[in-house]
Amino acid sequence: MVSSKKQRVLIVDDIAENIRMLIETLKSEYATIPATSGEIAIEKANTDPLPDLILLDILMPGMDGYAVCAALKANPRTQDIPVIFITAVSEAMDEERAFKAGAVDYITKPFVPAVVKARVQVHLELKLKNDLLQRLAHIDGLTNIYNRRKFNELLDEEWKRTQRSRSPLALMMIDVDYFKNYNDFYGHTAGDDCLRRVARCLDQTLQRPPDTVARYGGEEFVVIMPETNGQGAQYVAEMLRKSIEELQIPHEASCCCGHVTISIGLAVAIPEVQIGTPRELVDVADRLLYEAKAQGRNQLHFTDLSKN
Ligand SMILES: Nc1nc2c(ncn2[C@@H]2O[C@H](COP(=O)(O)OP(=O)(O)OP(=O)(O)O)[C@@H](O)[C@H]2O)c(=O)[nH]1
Repeated sequence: MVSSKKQRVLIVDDIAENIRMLIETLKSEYATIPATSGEIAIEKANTDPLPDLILLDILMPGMDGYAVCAALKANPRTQDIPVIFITAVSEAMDEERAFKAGAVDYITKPFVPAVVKARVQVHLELKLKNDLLQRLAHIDGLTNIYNRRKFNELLDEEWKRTQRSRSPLALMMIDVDYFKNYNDFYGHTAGDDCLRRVARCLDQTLQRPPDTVARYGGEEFVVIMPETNGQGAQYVAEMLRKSIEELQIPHEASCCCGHVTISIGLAVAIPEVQIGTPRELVDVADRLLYEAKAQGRNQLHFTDLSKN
């Protein structure tokens, strides 16, 4: 999947002829994106999808290459994009400064196309491998959604962001009802299949890009919804519960329904105002999930601390 798309190379140079030559050299194998100034480069580096590599001229009017590189490295979204500096041999190249700024390599002008291509290829192959490692570290192997490690990272990021903006953060703990009975009745392979369907359904039902579902462990899932008030979060939680019911996955061994259902604990709070740590928010949602289970399952239990 990753390799079927052309990798994207952002080429930054204030001289159009240099950009043209680099595009000519690379366009048969890579998607190229031109930028004629440091300011434009920062903008184009932050698009979706992100570039896989940046060729960055050092000497440019306005923001020079070092300043652009520093800005890219300061932004969590763009900090992992490899940067190769481009410099004329006549300009005294400060190699140490280039690597300290975060570059992975540098190329001197005038270009030798075969060398440019070879260096770009090496760094793009490394990038593919790094992306794959990142993916393996963050994606749950069974369900293909984020795993608990990634969830913890996202929760910490969103916690800080919503704390700064003083906006509510909603967190749901979700658990499949009577799932032990499901495994016992239908077998573990069918159980795995059921978890995959539940995960896909939760993921597809969430509409807003920052809303994220992850597998918390076993048959337990977690959803974070930044900048979402109690009413909105309650609406989404109810939609998730219904969407799982509507899958109508038969569950003859369930003690509450003839099909697979979920219970949800939902907590909404403004970080640091009503709740002191991300862990506490998880604990509140977990207690509510426990209540939902105790009171019959296939239901949502909810608290909006941001209203207090
Ligand atoms: N098939 C499959 N089963 C799993 C996986 N992870 C956890 N389970 C099973 O999920 C079941 C969870 O059971 P319990 O924690 O007792 O909860 P429950 O049966 O869902 O009951 P309630 O949560 O109270 O409704 C256990 O039987 C685990 O073995 C998995 O990856 N695949």
